[in-house]
This record gives sequence, structure tokens and C-alpha cells, in this order.
Amino acid sequence: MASLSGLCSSSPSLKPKHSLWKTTLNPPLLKTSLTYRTRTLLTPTRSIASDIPADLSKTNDKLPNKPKQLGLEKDPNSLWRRYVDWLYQHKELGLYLDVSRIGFTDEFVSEMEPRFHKAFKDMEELEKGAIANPDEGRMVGHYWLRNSTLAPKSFLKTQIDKALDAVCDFADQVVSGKIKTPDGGRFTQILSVGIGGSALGPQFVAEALAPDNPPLKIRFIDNTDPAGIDHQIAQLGPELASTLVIVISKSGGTPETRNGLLEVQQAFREAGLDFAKQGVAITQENSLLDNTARIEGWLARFPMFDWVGGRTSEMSAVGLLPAALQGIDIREMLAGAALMDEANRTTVLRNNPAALLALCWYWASEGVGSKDMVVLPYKDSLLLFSRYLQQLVMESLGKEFDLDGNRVNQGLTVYGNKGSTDQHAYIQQLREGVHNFFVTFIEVLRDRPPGHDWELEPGVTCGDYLFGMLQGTRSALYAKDRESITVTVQEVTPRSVGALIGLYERAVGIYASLVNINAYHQPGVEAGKKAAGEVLALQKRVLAVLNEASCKQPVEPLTIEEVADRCHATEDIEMIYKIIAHMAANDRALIAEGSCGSPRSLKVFLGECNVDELFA
Ligand SMILES: O=P(O)(O)OC[C@H]1O[C@H](O)[C@H](O)[C@@H](O)[C@@H]1O
Repeated sequence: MASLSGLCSSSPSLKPKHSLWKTTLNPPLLKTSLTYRTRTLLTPTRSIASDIPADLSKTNDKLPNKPKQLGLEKDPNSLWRRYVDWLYQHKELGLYLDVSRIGFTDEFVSEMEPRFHKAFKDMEELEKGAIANPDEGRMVGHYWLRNSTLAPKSFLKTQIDKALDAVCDFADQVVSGKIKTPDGGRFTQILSVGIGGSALGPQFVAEALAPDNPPLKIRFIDNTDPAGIDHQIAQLGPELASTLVIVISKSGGTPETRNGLLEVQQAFREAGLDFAKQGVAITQENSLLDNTARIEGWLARFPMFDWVGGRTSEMSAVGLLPAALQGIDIREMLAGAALMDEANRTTVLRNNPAALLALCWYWASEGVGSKDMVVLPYKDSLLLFSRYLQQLVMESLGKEFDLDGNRVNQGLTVYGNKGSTDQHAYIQQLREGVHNFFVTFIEVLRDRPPGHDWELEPGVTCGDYLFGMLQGTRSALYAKDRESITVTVQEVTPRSVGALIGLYERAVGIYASLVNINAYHQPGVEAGKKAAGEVLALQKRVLAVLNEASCKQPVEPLTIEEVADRCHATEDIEMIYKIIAHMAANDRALIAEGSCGSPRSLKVFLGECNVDELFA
């Protein structure tokens, strides 16, 4: 494996290096002419009127009418022509996109042209620094991360370049041993503490690209589950002393991440370790986390920018630092994304892979999310791609209102794990059950590194089975009019992973324009955070009421009704019961009478009286 310095060579250019694949790329099967002929291969008709929820009716007239789909083209010769006509190839990346098994018609494509024209314009303005996130008054700049010359201001370019160099330099020093653990050894582990976009990208990339023996092995705390946190710390054991803890939070205030940090710091105290000497923060400048890390003198701090959303932050320090510490070539990741970005700047729909994806999504889900997107990578290392896409797609597209204030309840549901494994779980329903999905296959042509392959039986390798399962499933689904897209890469490398990330980031952005929504905010998540805060506030009141009753002589066990009454929250009685049941299950409230199964029978008190609390 190249030394890390090679991975983060100081050359600022992201100019793609000569690709080894150029000579071996394009096996005959995939060599195709790129000429397209427009002809109507299909005569499907498909009505969307019946599928659209009533409250969409007022915006319905803005959606192009799609012909009712009578059944997809099944003639092999016609299908082959469609396959060849619509096959997209990115030569440099060795990436292909097959949209032939999505039944859109030429008429539909023509009808959509004006929307795509607007979408391409929107994307051009976005990259020039427009306020593409109007609800939060922010620019949207994740594309600048892999080509800082695009940044609309020189100071932004400087910020991006400096952050990237800092990531490379720090990772180089840690991996080479120049930056040592407090006891003078090498760091061997990474414990990443973060959630949502501050975890899903790093988790996807680690699963996809981490070498078998990385310089530092990564594990994640991505939730506020105490047992899950204990498990990760227990697995570290004595290696906690050589663990770099990277705390990632753009806002710097996400409760789950803050709790993870406090729990880890407690573990460090119990182990007699100085957390600050092993702590790294990745957050916005002057956030609570940034100020904490600065004041406590943590080992390092890296910036997140307000114009990079959590779900599109993999190409920022959020994703690049963990990846570099694992020995992953982050320059190649950036190069792959940059090449894909460049390809997606064409306004010729058929030559724009992200636009082709958006076209398929719109056709398949009727522009209203009427069908789910099942993501099926036929490669173990891409297992977490669907989880990553769940946030990228659903947090971007799942919106109540469009940009004109119409209630649209938009979205596109994503699920899936990997093939062929999932064939033994739910493909039965996909083929014969409710037809509420379309599939995206992710095909990886290289089965295993050269020189490692062998035949399980004459002429057949293990990888042939995987290939056959993918193709067989695609055919079997299509035979039942189940549509699918296939994205093909040569192998799973930093460059192809970077390209996949860039492809879907752009497809989401283009699709959002097609359906006229803001893809870059997440108001719904704030509502959940607020509600969680209200539960905790109620819990504090319940504890205070129970404490007062428990400090009496004799102790006064209370019923749920009495607790609700004394909290002046009788309308929250069910939540109060749940809070008490949770406390009882954790030995923090004692049941004097009754049982949790009969809420009205319950009488509870606290095991001990906290006199200080009485007068708090
Ligand atoms: O990185 P943070 O500020 O901690 O946010 C972590 C996550 O929080 C929320 O769930 C947002 O909706 C996500 O977009 C974000 O990735």
C-alpha cells in the first residue's frame, strides 16, 4: 500500500492520475457505441392521476402526465436496442449506467426537457454560489470540496485547500507515528463519535474501502444507547490508550453526539487517561464542540463549513480524516467525485448520468415517491451504501412543502442491503408481491483482486455466481414488469466510491429541482429533537415530584395519576407512565404496589431521597 504521504501528496491539483484501468477497461461486453437514436420503443401508458394523494391535486397540473404503463417492452431485440441506445459510459471512471429497464418513453423525456433545462440551470447557479438553500439562507458548496477552483470566493477556496492539507498532514503524522499517544506509542484505533451525516458517510466508506489491516482500525459510536457505547469501549479494552477519538458534529450540539462524548470521556477518566491528548473535533468554528475542544486543549480540531450539509459532507474533513487515517487514498476519492461532477455538468440529458437517474426516479415514482427505491449492491463491501443513501435521498427529498409553499409531502423511500444475500430475504415479495418499488442494482465487475480467483467447478467461479444472481434477479423482476436501473463500476476503489457519492449527490439535487423542493434543509428533524427535549423536561418534573414524596416520613408512594397531577401535566399522563416504567426498568424508581402491566395499579417512589433536589 502506498505510504500515506503518497495518498495525500501535496500536489494541490486533483488532476486524475493515469488510470491502470485504461488498458484493461471496457471488456468487449461493455464496449458500446455512444450514438443514441431516438425512437419510441415502448407503447406503455401510465396514469398517475389515481396514484397521487388528493392534496397534491392542486400541484398535479404541474406534473407531466405519464401514459399508463401497459407492460414493459419484452422483445429481446427491442430491449437490446434500448440497452445500447441508452447505455451511459464514463470512460475515465469505468462507470456505466443502464436505464433500459425503466420504461420511460421518448414522449415522456421530451415532456420533461423543460424541467431538466431548469434543473441544469439551478445546478449551475448552485455551483456559482447561489443561495440554493433558501430556507436556511445558505449556499450549497459540497461540489467545491473536490474542486476548490469552483468556489465563488477566493477565501472559500483557501479554506477548502487549507482544510484538506491539514487533514492530510495530520493523518500522515498519526500514521507515521510522528504524533504519538500520551504514552509515546502509535495510535492504533479510531473511535468516531457522531450521528447522521457525521457517521453514515464515514461508515459507508470504511466498510467499502478500509484495507484488511488498516494503520488505524475504526469503530463508531453513532447513537445514545448506553449499552452500545459500553460495547464499543469494552471492545477497545486496553487499546483505549492508543485510540484517537474523533468527535464529529457540524452543529456541535447534537444530543446523541454530546452524550457519546461525555460517556467516552468518563471511560477515559476511569482508565486514568487524559482524553484531551487523544481527542479530535470536526465541527463548525465556534460551535459548542469547537469551543470545548479548544478550551480543553484537544489534540486537533478541523472545520466544517455551514455551506456543506451533513448528508453531503463525506468529501469534507468529516469523511476525509477518518478515511485517511485508515490508509484510504482520499485524493482518489476526491478525484472520482470531481470527474463525476464534471460529467454531470453537461446539459445533454442522455450524457448526464445524474440526470438520467433523476429521470428514472421521476418516471418510476411518478414524481411523487409512489414507488420505493430498492438499492442492491452485489458486493459485500458496498453493504452500507443503501444506509448512506437513505439519509442522502430521504432527508433531502422527504419534504412537506415545495419551494412555492404547496403541501406536497414529497420523498423517495430507500431500502436494501446487498445481493445476492437479499434474494434470500425479500426478493420474493419484490417479484410476486406488491409492486411498489423499482430496483437499483450496483454491479462491480471485478470479483476479487487479480491472481486470487479459482474455479469452483469447471469454468465457473464464485464471482460468476454473484454475476449470475444479479443478472438473473434483474431479468426475473423485469419479466414481472418490475423496473430497474443498473450502475456498474469496475471495482470498489476510492475513485469509484467517490464517483458513486458524486453521482447520487447530484441526482438528488437535480431531482429536487424537477419536483421543486429544497433538498438542503431538514425541518422535520428539528421537530423530533424538540419533542425529545420536552420528554426530558417532563422527566425532570416527574423526578422532582417523586423525590418530594420519597423524602417524606413515611415515604409516600404515588400513583401515576397523582404524579401527573403534581406535575400539572395530567394531559401527559401516558408519557409520565412511560417515563416511570423506563425508570423502574433501570432501578431508578421503585414499585411499591402494582405492576407496569396495569398502569392504574402502580404506586412508585424513589429509592433514595435527594434533599438537595427538594430545594432546587
Ligand atoms: O453533524 P451534526 O450537526 O451533529 O448533525 C448530525 C445530523 O443531525 C440531524 O439529524 C440532521 O438532520 C442531519 O442532517 C445531521 O447529519
